[in-house]
Amino acid sequence: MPIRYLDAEAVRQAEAATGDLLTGGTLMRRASAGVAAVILRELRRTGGCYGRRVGIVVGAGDNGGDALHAGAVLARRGVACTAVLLAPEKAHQGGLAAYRNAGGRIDDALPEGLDLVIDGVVGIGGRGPLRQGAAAVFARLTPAESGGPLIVSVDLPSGVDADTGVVHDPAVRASITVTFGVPRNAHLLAAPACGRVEVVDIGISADAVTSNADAAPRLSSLTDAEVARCWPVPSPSDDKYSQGVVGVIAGSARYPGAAILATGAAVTATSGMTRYVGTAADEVVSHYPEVVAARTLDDVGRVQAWVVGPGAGTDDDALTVLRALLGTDLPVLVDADGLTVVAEHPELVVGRTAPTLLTPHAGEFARLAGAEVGADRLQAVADLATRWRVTVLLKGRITLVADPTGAVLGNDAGGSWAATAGAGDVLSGIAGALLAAGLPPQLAGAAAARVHAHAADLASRGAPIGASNLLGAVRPAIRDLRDTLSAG
Ligand SMILES: NC(=O)C1=CN([C@@H]2O[C@H](COP(=O)(O)OP(=O)(O)OC[C@H]3O[C@@H](n4cnc5c(N)ncnc54)[C@H](O)[C@@H]3O)[C@@H](O)[C@H]2O)[C@@H](O)CC1
Ligand SMILES: Nc1ncnc2c1ncn2[C@@H]1O[C@H](COP(=O)(O)OP(=O)(O)O)[C@@H](O)[C@H]1O
Ligand SMILES: [K+]
Repeated sequence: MPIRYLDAEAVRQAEAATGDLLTGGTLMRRASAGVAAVILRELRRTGGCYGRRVGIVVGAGDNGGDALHAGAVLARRGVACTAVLLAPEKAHQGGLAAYRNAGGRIDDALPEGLDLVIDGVVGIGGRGPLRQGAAAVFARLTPAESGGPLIVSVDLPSGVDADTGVVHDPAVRASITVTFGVPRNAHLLAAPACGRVEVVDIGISADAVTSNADAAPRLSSLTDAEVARCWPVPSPSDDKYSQGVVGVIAGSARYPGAAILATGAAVTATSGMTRYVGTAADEVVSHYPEVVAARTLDDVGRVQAWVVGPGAGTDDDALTVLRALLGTDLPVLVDADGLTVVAEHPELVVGRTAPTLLTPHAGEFARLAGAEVGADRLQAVADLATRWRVTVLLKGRITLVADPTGAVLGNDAGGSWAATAGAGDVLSGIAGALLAAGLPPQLAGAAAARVHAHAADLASRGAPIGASNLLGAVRPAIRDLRDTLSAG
């Protein structure tokens, strides 16, 4: 099963469905015990618990209650805790009593030399940026990467919107985020602000969420094993045609790079056959002799899916080619220049019944949708996919792939070295090869994004890369993912 993420409203439904567990305070006890357990593990890993110094920043709601209860557990273990109450009169009463009874200190400011700070300012009830009091406390801390305390956020880094993942300014930047039962949208959409996300079981389930399922975009992500399992593998009876032939229309004699990258990625991503059509045929074949190349659509053999657009131009010829391909009942992936043409002629794709995957970056998305992506990327991509009834993959650090029903698969690249010219051409080649192998467009896009991101990571190892380095690491990236199957 893909990992499901919930918005705040759905989290509250899932909590309410537990009845007495919520009203009797059991959920909060479990949640705070989970926060304390993660922190104790972290302190032990870095030298032990006794006498270590922990600061707690406490807001006005239940998020602050979680933090105070967790502080009580830590104080009982001999951790020296100091809490700052941002709104003393509204601080969670039960949490405060437990914390005081355990010997926890309260002060107006955090002391120097802390090992760790708990961010209990706001959770799913938070709106907008950190308010002044909280902002001032966090502004005084040395960042963890410069030797300052580790920051552990309760449920969410405060100042990050639970539903949209918008990172307001200012917001907390967490080293670790401990959440409860089911991850929230922000844990994927704002992954870089959350640090490592630990999900603590408190006895709630996403299955309890029923209403608003159609109103809000539904966000999930694939596990590595799911990506590995869907990757096409030739069977004993397969031949070069039976696995699905992908056709690539990209680049030009003058600009052959996009053609070489997209075609090379298609060659690398799956077994079988890759065809190329266009004026960069000679350059493509000199890089990849296994590609069967033609100069025009009339001369090309059959394919099971098309990739069209990277560096392919936006003139009348490009329009003619797109019209011809999108008029077939074959799966088609449209990228880059192809998207610019489609933005002028949406009728080419809107409501197309054959599998259709559009892969815009933010600028291309704005051209297609007629408006900027804006802060709520999840809603924006789901809106375009449902409006046009096609699958839309919005690129970036967090890739979002929306299907025509508004369900979205997200992928956090885990790093940003892939933000380099030509990386998108590689992505379209991988995803197109998966379409030709018969994967539905949303799965093809999300699985391609996962392998693409891992390839960037493997190629980079902390240093800049070009798109051809990324392409060179696609094969080891697939191998790593497939290895998780035999390891598990
Ligand atoms: N209800 C329950 O039994 C459970 C709740 N849990 C915790 O409760 C949290 C939700 O608690 P609440 O609904 O009380 O909401 P929060 O504690 O997340 O935030 C609401 C409070 O923060 C204030 N606030 C909102 N935006 C702010 C901002 N930008 N700056 C400063 N203050 C701001 C509000 O005025 C309100 O007082 C979850 O995130 C989780 O940590 C967990 O203990 C699990 C169980
Ligand atoms: N900040 C980022 N972090 C991680 N990956 C990114 C980031 N920005 C872009 N990418 C990825 O790099 C690729 C860039 O594609 P694109 O913008 O089409 O570039 P090009 O047209 O030069 O190939 C996409 O796969 C995208 O998801
Ligand atoms: K928080």
